Amino acid sequence: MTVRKNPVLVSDKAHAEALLEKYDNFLFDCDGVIWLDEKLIPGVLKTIEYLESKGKKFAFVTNNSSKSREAYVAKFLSLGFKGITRDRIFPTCFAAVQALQNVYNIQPNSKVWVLGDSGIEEELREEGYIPVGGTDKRLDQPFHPDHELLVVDPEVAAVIVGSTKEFNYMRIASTLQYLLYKNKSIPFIGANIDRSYPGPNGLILPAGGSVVNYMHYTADREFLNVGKPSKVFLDGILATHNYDRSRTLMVGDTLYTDIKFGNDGELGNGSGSLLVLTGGTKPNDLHQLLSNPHHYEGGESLIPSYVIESLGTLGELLS
Ligand SMILES: C[C@H](OP(=O)(O)O)C(=O)O
Ligand SMILES: [Mg+2]
Repeated sequence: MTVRKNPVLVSDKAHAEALLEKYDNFLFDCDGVIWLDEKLIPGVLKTIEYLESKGKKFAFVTNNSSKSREAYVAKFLSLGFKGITRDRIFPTCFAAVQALQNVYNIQPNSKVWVLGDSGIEEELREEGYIPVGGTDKRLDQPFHPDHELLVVDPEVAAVIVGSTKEFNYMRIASTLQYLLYKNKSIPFIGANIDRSYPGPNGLILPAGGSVVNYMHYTADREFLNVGKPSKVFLDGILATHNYDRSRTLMVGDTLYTDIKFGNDGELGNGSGSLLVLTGGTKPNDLHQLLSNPHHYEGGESLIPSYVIESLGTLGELLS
């Protein structure tokens, strides 16, 4: 077991320059690091432009499956980012489709039942799969036991569950039919395990992990988590861009997803995780973890290597 030291607080220029010296590649979480829903976190754009001017490489890794890579490109553009191409963006709707191919060997043209927003549907279509369920308007109707979508389509080969703002009884009930079908044998892919995510105005909002876990509970079956902290997800990202693991830093706001992802993935030779305090984790959460890590599932793997006030602070310290 790795014994982790307390995190280094990045609070002056020397600390910030040491980070720059140590890492060539930066993986940025999105909710709570880059933005709070539609609001950019102050200073983030400047920091990323600065890193880019120093020849640093970066990618965005989000457990939020509500948007496809294409839709995230548009979001980055609308927030003032320039030149963010889709190969730099790794949302879990994309990871879920990769799992269909690489883990379950499900062939294109297969139907896949979705409980989630359009991101999953768009990524599925792109790889030739046929999404069913998802944003189908018929699922907006009140529950009725004779509803046509409660009858299982035997051609459905897998179920993907992720973030959605359209969580209603028809969607839960129809998804359950697929999870129970054929003795619970249809693959069940969960886009993430996040309980909540930080929204604007200090709001904490339910995240996709709560949807996935609702289905896990009612169907009484396990799911494959394709999002952070999955090592398969990380290895795929590093391989896509040829990033050297030992020179890569994960920047995130959530201990049990982002920080664990960087730590379990041995980024930066075991010290490749940076926590920002602009999202779901507050200083008191960190103090509690440090005083008794074994009280937490994941224990010391949740302890970040570094902490900084915000990603914007990094740019301020450097410039
Ligand atoms: C919280 C998470 O998004 P991320 O922080 O990974 O961008 C999610 O929305 O489920
Ligand atoms: Mg986050």
